[in-house]
Amino acid sequence: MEASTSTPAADAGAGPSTSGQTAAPKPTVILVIGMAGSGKTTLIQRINAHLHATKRHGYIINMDPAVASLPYGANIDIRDTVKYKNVMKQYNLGPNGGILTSCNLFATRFDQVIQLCEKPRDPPLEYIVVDTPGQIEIFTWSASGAIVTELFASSFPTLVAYVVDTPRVTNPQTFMSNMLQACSILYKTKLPMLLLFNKVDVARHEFALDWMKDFDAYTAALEADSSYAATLSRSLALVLDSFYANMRAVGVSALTGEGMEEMLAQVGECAKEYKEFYVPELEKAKADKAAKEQARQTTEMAKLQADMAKSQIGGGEAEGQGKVREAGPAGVGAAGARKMEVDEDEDEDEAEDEDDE
Ligand SMILES: Nc1nc2c(ncn2[C@@H]2O[C@H](COP(=O)(O)OP(=O)(O)OP(=O)(O)O)[C@@H](O)[C@H]2O)c(=O)[nH]1
Repeated sequence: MEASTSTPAADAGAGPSTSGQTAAPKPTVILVIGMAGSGKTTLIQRINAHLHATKRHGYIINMDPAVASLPYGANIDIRDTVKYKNVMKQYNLGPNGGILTSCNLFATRFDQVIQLCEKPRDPPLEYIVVDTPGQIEIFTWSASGAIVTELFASSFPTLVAYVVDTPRVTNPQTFMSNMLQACSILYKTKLPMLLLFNKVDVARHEFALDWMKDFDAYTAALEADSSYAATLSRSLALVLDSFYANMRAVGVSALTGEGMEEMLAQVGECAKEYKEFYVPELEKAKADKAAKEQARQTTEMAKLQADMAKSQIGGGEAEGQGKVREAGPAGVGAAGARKMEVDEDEDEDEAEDEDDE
């Protein structure tokens, strides 16, 4: 299929430049997150191939330091910056500690990654796709994951694509643990989320959509199971009702390429949602931070004045304390003002010399 180069996702990030001209649309960042083996890396390979085939411009970043080989050519690869095995040896860490520390080390340089992503290109990038470590918690519940997510989200329209291994979640309890994971990531990042039910070539995903829409359908699937875990899953399904309500979900197959266009259309919708909801939140957070800083400065100043009043320094003008004056007349710099002072002093000296004579 031939696709136009302007997509909803790309348009969502467009904005006026400081020069008044319309700036190039910003690419949409897709953070691909999912449990180990859900098919993240294979899916990114498929997305990459699909973008090439449809003449869209993508940029791929690998954030998994422990992956042995990649089936796609990454534009930025964490393994070029941090050698995970060396980190393990150097800090005497196990595999997970090694991955976590490597991600943390990489996060300290992430401003450089953002700069590379922001570099103007012709034609401009439309998508930045980010592969994350297989151990989901290493990215989602670590300092580095938070830094990377926030840096992306404050620079580009960003969404989380949560990959689900569809054949594995046909078990209602496994489904529940996946949904809880996705839900916690949604509330932590507050970014738009897209559920990608992968491997639909093996098991169709419609049952999962049913479970999300219909509580009775989900409880019916659990009916035969009277274990404590099943009872818990039933109760949790009620709690997740509001999570399911506005969730976007697409069935895809990294193997056959099914669902790629629908996925990109939903990515576009997520980018719009980012603009509509996340950007105002971001602006509000910035304004709150500035207001807090202003309040802190005011309190500090009041405290300083109170301390000075207590020690009777602030009552009148202290010796050597004068009014704050602007240096020199307009157009005369500090050096000029200094020169004027020197000249005046010289004049005074000359007058004194004359008096002496
Ligand atoms: N049938 C089928 N197999 C798939 C699909 N996507 C991935 N796989 C297989 O699932 C296995 C895991 O895929 P990966 O892409 O390595 O999964 P991952 O989530 O990146 O794995 P980690 O990095 O270990 O978390 C591989 O054997 C893939 O070939 C799919 O759409 N259909």
